Amino acid sequence: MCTAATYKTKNHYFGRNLDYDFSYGETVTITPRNYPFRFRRMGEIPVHYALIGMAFIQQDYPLYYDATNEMGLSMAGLNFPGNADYKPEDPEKDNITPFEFIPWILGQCATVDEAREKLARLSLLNENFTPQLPLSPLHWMISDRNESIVVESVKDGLKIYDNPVGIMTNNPTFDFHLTNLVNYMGISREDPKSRFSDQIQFVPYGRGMGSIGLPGDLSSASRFVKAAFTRLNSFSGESESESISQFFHILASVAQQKGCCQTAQGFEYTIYSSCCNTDKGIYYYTTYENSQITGVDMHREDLDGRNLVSYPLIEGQQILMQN
Ligand SMILES: C[C@H](CCC(=O)NCCS(=O)(=O)O)[C@H]1CC[C@H]2[C@@H]3CC[C@@H]4C[C@H](O)CC[C@]4(C)[C@H]3C[C@H](O)[C@]12C
Repeated sequence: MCTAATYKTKNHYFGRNLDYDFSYGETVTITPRNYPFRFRRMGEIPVHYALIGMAFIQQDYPLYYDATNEMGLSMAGLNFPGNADYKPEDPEKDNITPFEFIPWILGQCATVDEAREKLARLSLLNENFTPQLPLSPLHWMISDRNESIVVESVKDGLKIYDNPVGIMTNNPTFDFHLTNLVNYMGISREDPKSRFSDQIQFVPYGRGMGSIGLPGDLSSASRFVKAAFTRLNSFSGESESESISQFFHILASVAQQKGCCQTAQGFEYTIYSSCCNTDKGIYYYTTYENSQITGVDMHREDLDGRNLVSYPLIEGQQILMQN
């Protein structure tokens, strides 16, 4: 399970929880402008926007899970098993494999509108990275500082949804989550006003009762609702510290603690949480065992370089002893 989110104060922020039962050994990865992006069917793009994000590097290729480019356009891939359907080569379309999708869009587009133009010609090609690394069933959120969309390649073709909520999780398809949200329209940040019946008087006995009914379970549908409520009601100062604190609290509202969700291989847990200041190109993260926020600033690297820059995650608690 995963959850992605956007947030805006003075700056714009984009990030996600990566929930899974094992880690591939991903690192914070910067792709500079002159690293040649080679596409399976679309040739080479020798010069492009620089990217920062979380990636698993294989054969000197950045397999991005989520990333932001130097123009502030961001994208995250989330699990979409059973619904993701990738296509054979289509001679009429730009054929891009799912693992090339983030480089293709973020390498060339500055805004969601520009991404929409690319998407109109796009087909997600059913071709593995290697036999050992087959395609993952994913769907994606793409955001700039003004809007978000969701891209789903399903049996029926490529679907693009506007995402007015700024949140994304996993299955089922995105339209379900928007409809499901309506079931929770009675929930409020304010004290509830009883509409139960005019024959009985109710007085709230404590705070937070306006949000009774907000789901707290770990399912994808419930995480969508919980994160949407938290994000849409979020209130914070404009400073970097207040903004990223609030962002990590939004993600924490749907984080997964080891032990609560069993899988075939172990337990699903929040491997990392990320928050990118998309205006400044700073990628912040925490890991399951490192609650200290660590940051990597793309502009401190040579963005005109040719080689990937990779920062291994700092894991394990960084405890500040006060005495
Ligand atoms: C597992 C993660 C999704 C977590 C999630 O949503 N868990 C919910 C489970 S559930 O839905 O609740 O059951 C996803 C998110 C991004 C993915 C990588 C994207 C690049 C690359 C693409 C290649 O093609 C295959 C390997 C590759 C490294 C991918 C591995 C893996 O697939 C990653 C990490």
